[in-house]
Amino acid sequence: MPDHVKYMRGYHMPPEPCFDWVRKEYIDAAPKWCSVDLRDGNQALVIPMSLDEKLEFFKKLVGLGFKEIEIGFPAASETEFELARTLIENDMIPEDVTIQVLTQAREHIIKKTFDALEGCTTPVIIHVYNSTSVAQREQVFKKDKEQIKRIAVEGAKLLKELTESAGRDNYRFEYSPESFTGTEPEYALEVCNAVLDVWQPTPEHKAVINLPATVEMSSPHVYASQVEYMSKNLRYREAVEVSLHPHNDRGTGVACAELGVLAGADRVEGTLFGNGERTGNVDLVTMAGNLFSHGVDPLLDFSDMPSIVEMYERVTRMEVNPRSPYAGQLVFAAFSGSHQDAIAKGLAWRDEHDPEHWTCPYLPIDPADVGRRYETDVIRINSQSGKGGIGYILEKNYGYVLPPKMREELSYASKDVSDHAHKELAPEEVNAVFHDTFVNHDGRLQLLDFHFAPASDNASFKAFLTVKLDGVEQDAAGNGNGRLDAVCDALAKLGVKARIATYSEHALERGSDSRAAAYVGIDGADGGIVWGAGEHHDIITASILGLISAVNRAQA
Ligand SMILES: CC(=O)SCCNC(=O)CCNC(=O)[C@H](O)C(C)(C)COP(=O)(O)OP(=O)(O)OC[C@H]1O[C@@H](n2cnc3c(N)ncnc32)[C@H](O)[C@@H]1OP(=O)(O)O
Ligand SMILES: CC(C)C(=O)C(=O)O
Ligand SMILES: [Mg+2]
Repeated sequence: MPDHVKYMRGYHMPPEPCFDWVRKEYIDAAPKWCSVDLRDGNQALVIPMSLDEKLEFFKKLVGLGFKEIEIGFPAASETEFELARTLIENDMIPEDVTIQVLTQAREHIIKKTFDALEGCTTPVIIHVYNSTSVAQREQVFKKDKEQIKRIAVEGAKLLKELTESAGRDNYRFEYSPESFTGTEPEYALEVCNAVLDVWQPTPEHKAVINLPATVEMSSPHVYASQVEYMSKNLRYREAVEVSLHPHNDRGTGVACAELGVLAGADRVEGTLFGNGERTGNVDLVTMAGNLFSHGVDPLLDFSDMPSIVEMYERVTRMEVNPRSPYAGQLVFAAFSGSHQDAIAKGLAWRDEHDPEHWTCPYLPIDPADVGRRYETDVIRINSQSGKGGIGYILEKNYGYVLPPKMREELSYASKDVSDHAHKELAPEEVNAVFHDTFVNHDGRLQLLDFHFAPASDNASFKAFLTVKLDGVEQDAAGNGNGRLDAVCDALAKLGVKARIATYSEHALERGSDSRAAAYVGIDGADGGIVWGAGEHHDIITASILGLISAVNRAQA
């Protein structure tokens, strides 16, 4: 019997059709975000974060703009408890930031949680949970539906009593029917409504009902329907924030969160880069980036992604995947020729036609908006690259504006180097290939000296050259309409034939001491063009050196 037959779909559809979310095309405003990095993310680490690491992470989250941060499970360990105490005793919680703490619905755990919060004057969400799924009821708790509901209700009552007896109006409550995605929606609704009946939330003092995909068990549209059902049928709806807490077991955590928001959720709990149990929690960097890329303010600041990645990797000892949306090392990189060509043209088109908007092919957002650099992060060169990319790299890094046909030839030369060395070429290596192949190229002919004089008609030039040809120093003179024509004529007197097919030049830097580059194409024996480039402070010298490079390459 094949192995797959032991698996079954373990989710439950709502008892009524809940597909209104299908008609909503996009999310038009950011949900409330709650970071659970310091709790759900932390509980999934091989080595949970130390107090100092958690404090650094907390400060970073505040800096990124998170207004709700689950700081931990204070009853779990001394470090978790100490984090709450340190933040509270050192007044480290900004007034507009709500800390959240997680507790099981067990008396001693709840009491310990309240101890951890002693003296906190800033807003707090106390988050209580118990499992409600069929599997957990049967296998773990061995309790029926009523008994499981009682755990939730007793926990909710204790939260309310302890809060009231301590006179804490800065505390709000959150309830999670843990393993919601394996729970019959109508039963999850019954439990949540029973908890809300205890708390009696008001629009001024809202409760949070969090709907965790503790284990992601279905395609995202099923989760969206479950969320819509809850959102439509919860009591006190005006006084409830419906929150999502997707995990990523099927790799669709972000899709669940996005469809869940379309289905009526107000809030999303998740982590940076999707750290969390097993395959992780929903990745808030991706979800916020997706909003941003649609022109919606995500209300989170990811403008310095490299520093966020650096901190995250250091304190969690996890790695951000190079393909992680908006953040990975390679997510803006284009190696392949046609992509590079389109990006280079798209960027130029934007500069000229519509600098206000971002429509560049292949780049869903402007890499600069997340602190990435075009010069190093976007166009990258290997054996898959083409002339557009090569041209871009040389222009942006070194100022060379090669004629298109010359770019093409350089791209084949670079491809070859990359292919044989089996590696990426850094911009300086591309520059080296350019110089080795085309610039001031040695060969049979070497320029030793030159000067020009006007011809007798005053409309053309006379060139006087001293060159070394095959190791022998020789002088030659020639006439031409332009200086380079006159040089060609002089070379012809020495038996070196060169007919200029194309020529361009430009300054490489501004200022009086600037260098210039000249690109010279001469007719090749096979009917094609042979290219050479010259580089010198003096533009005429650069041009002659370019011509001599081309001649040497043609005769090599
Ligand atoms: C999906 C999630 O991420 S949920 C959060 C998970 N995170 C964590 O568990 C990390 C922190 N947890 C811990 O450090 C520990 O579990 C503690 C300190 C909270 C509790 O420790 P212990 O009491 O030793 O162990 P444990 O958590 O295994 O307790 C299991 C018991 O609590 C019950 N229980 C578990 N969760 C809950 C809950 N949410 N509400 C009520 N009872 C619960 C179990 O049924 C079991 O009962 P039993 O003793 O009658 O068999
Ligand atoms: C505690 C709950 C919300 C949780 O982390 C989960 O169900 O994944
Ligand atoms: Mg979780």
